[in-house]
Amino acid sequence: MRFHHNLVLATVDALHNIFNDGKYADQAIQKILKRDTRWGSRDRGFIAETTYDIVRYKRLFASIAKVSEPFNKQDLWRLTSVWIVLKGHDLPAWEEYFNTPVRRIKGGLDEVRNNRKMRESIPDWLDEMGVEELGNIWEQEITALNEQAPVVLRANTLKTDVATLKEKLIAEEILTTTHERFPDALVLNERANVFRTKLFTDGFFEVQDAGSQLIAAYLEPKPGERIMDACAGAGGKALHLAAMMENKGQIIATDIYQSKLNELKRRTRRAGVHNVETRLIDSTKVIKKLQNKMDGILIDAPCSGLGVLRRNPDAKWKLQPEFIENIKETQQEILQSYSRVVKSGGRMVYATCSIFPSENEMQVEKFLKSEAGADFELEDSQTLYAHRDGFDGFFMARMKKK
Ligand SMILES: C[S@@+](CC[C@H](N)C(=O)[O-])C[C@H]1O[C@@H](n2cnc3c(N)ncnc32)[C@H](O)[C@@H]1O
Repeated sequence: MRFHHNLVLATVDALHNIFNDGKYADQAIQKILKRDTRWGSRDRGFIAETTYDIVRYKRLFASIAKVSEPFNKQDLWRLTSVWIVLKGHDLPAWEEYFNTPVRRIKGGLDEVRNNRKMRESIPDWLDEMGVEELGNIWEQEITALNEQAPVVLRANTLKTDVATLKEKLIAEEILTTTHERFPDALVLNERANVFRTKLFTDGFFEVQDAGSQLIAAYLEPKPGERIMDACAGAGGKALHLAAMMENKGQIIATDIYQSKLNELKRRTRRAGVHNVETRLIDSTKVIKKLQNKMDGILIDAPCSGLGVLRRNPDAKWKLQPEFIENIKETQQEILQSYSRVVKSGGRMVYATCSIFPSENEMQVEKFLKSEAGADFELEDSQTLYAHRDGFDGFFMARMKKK
């Protein structure tokens, strides 16, 4: 493989912004990619994937490179040299790589093979929490969560169907595979920048993990119903709910951030969705007004995000145990307050993109035992694991109000 100095330099700069300035990896990468309009899709892919890989394996690579935080520019170049060597490539003859101990780097990986925290590059506290929460499966799950996530599309059934979309993508030289368990999903055979296609700008599909596509469906929304999407964010699931409801009925999408709801609105226009109304949660009034009014509610709760580490590897370094403890309290508060909007006979789905029982089953159990939960019964629940199901990790539970 031939390396280009300006692309590795861009990677080093992106890493500097992520590790030293605390920027989110996706934002830092987006910003760096704007640097040179002459970069083609391969160049962009190289910068993005190399940066993500080094973020993912920060602890491992830093230990092999014998550098520690805060990283200076030379340290960051050393991290890139470890990446190149461990990928099995020859180091280019650039001055930044003079005197790189190639054999020591190769041996460094062997030394840590039996040390999970190092090999999988995770903070000590997270490894301990993972074992406590998941026991034996933690090892397989964290390994799977370090793999690169596939790109998955969700056909927007308001405008097309999976088979037609698949054909249209072939015309754009984008080959995809269908998946029996995920009826609206198309998994890209090879990574491609699908956001640049006209099919995307015309709203024929959304980019959405396959596991995530099960969540809106789990609520079993029907055309004409009144559904609340309580933690709607930028609307990934709200758009799916609308498509399943064939644009009929009403979806009330709420969040505590207006900026996210604005993005949701923008996405509804592209997707041809007409039945979503956004409401900012700035007091308890919004929920009070909707008491006992909804046929169904989706609570896609804020969480640790550990199930989607493959897409956000920097979360490993940004997450703190205190944050996870606090978010669990928020999850229970959200369940307690939003469950009131469900009418008798209605459904509630509680979902997270976490794989930890303390954010999932245990929250549902606690809710069902509480006063607010006394009228609800659990219908079904399931966890998707990256190592078992091949996509992101998710949890979903469906409850019914008596
Ligand atoms: C997992 S994200 C939602 C993702 C979104 N449903 C999607 O499919 O794209 C959780 C969301 O909950 C929102 N949130 C946090 N606390 C909330 C609260 N008390 N009420 C409503 N939304 C809240 C966050 O701002 C965040 O957008």
